[in-house]
Amino acid sequence: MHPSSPATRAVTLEGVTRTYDGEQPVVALAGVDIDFRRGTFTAVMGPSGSGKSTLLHCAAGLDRPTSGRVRIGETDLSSLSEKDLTVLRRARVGFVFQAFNLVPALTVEQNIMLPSRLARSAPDPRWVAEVVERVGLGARLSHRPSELSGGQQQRVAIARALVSRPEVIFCDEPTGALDTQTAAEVLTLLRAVVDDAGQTVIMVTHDPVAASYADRVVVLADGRVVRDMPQPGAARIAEQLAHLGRPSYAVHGEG
Ligand SMILES: Nc1ncnc2c1ncn2[C@@H]1O[C@H](COP(=O)(O)OP(=O)(O)OP(=O)(O)O)[C@@H](O)[C@H]1O
Repeated sequence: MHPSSPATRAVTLEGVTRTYDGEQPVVALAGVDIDFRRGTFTAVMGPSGSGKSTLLHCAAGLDRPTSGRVRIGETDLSSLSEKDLTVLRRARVGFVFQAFNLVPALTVEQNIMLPSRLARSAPDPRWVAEVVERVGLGARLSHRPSELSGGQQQRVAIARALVSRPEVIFCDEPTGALDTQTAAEVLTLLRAVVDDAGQTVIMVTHDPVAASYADRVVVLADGRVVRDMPQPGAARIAEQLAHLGRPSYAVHGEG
């Protein structure tokens, strides 16, 4: 990877540690230095407990590091109050989770528009129409989430994340609840929002096939980055993860 200039960095972590106090203190992140360039799709992988979710939460301003610095664009998150952090998350960051996190009582359209309503912003209607078109939900706008398939619900969540034109979209196991075919559709959509809309996507996943849609695969172990691979392909990802002592990462359906 070429070092990126500040202007091209969507997210930067410098010396980020996160420890949890308690009877047995846990070091979830043990000094992570990494940056994510604008317009790229990165998969974050690693064994259970290696710090993936903690990394995502610190990078997205959902959690504060114990030490070190996180920047979204040029903004140092440690300089922000809780209130300003909330404003930043609403305006500049999008989230897609395994469980979709849609509001059951709201229609598809209302769910998509909810973050803008909370941020009291009015997105350009042409952009909203384009997002709806891009995720293929034009005919479903008045439906409730319970009337949609899992893949359609995840597409609503992606549209909801896109509508405020966030600088970066964080995804935590976005295909974890989907079958293989539906997962492929959702990953193709994420790939397209990076390629066509220049979005930045950072996705935690356990699945080497999902990670193979990314431009870059970063592997964590014990709170540190232990691999950083450009476009490795599912077989190489599975091989590298197996080296970390997790043979259960075998890629199904690949020779
Ligand atoms: N609130 C907490 N209190 C104490 N320890 C925590 C807390 N949250 C996470 N941890 C610990 O921090 C470490 C990293 O957790 P994290 O959830 O980031 O891992 P992960 O790689 O996302 O795991 P998984 O793949 O199982 O979701 C783990 O050892 C976990 O037990």
